[in-house]
Amino acid sequence: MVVQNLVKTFKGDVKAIKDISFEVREGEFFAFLGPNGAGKSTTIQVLTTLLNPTSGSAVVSGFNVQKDPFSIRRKIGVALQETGIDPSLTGRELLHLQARLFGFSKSDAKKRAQELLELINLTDDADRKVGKYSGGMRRRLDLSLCLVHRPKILFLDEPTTGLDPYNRNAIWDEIRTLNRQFGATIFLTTQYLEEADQLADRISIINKGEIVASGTSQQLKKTVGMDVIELTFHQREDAEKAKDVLEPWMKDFRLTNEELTLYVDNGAIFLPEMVRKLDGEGIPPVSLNLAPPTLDDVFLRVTGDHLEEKGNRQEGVVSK
Ligand SMILES: Nc1ncnc2c1ncn2[C@@H]1O[C@H](COP(=O)(O)OP(=O)(O)OP(=O)(O)O)[C@@H](O)[C@H]1O
Repeated sequence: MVVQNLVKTFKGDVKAIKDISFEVREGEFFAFLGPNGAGKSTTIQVLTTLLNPTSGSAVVSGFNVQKDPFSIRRKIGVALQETGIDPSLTGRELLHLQARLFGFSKSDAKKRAQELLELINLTDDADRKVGKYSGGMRRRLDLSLCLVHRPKILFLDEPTTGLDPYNRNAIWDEIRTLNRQFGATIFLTTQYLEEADQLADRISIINKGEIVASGTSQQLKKTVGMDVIELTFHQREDAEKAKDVLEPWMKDFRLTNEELTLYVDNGAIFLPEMVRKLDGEGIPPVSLNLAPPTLDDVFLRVTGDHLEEKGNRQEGVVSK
């Protein structure tokens, strides 16, 4: 997949994608990470030939999205956020129907539906109406529907948004299997840091229509170039006081209720001195952790904002 200087502007001059370029290699697990409205779905819709770009080019599996959309459609599987699934059909019926639409004979369609039901662990519920499925079952079915014709490239638009941790993990397992065992190239969009971190070989972070950072999770975290110290106090007042006391040493901070996160150079060297200072002030922390940077720290550094919302947070860059 090769995307070059892609731009998509909607009516009313809404610039959903502003000149993005990236490549995804065959067999790679690639994640597009970004907050709501960043331009992730728009990018997927262009790559899957559902939307024409305003300018720039995108090539998928060797075919240009505008010149040869039908060749691309035969090669890809797509699970979008909004699907038009008929709730009055059963999971098995939908898979069967999808297989028939892809030209499978009746008996092959039946066989393929059964294989996929087994793959996504839906055999017990295969003959229930989809309208009665839970959110997690529905997402698993969405995933299986895009696999019917054995595509080698999968586009998954926020496949786990809104799911509980159990169902999220189940979907992660399925997607991992498709990538590792079947060698499928995966283009996944997500708002969840952990999802991109756990699954993807490579990540591009998108914000307000622009790619602001790209690389492996490790490479991205290295760009933060600072250590992160996480402190928890008995109460917020203590955390606020600690922030004031430690201000001369830190570069950035984040304060959420009774938790204080500090960004410092050479955390291991600073740590003993910090503990002595806090003790001296009568505000010893309840817990203390020297952590490597997270993708949220990466996002914070490149955009000045957090990717995942946390309530009641106070933060700032210490000006020096
Ligand atoms: N059909 C459309 N017409 C006008 N504006 C649109 C249209 N589709 C998307 N947008 C706008 O383009 C921007 C990017 O939207 P997009 O859906 O691509 O973001 P996203 O990263 O997928 O967000 P989410 O996580 O909420 O799905 C947003 O400002 C959105 O309001």
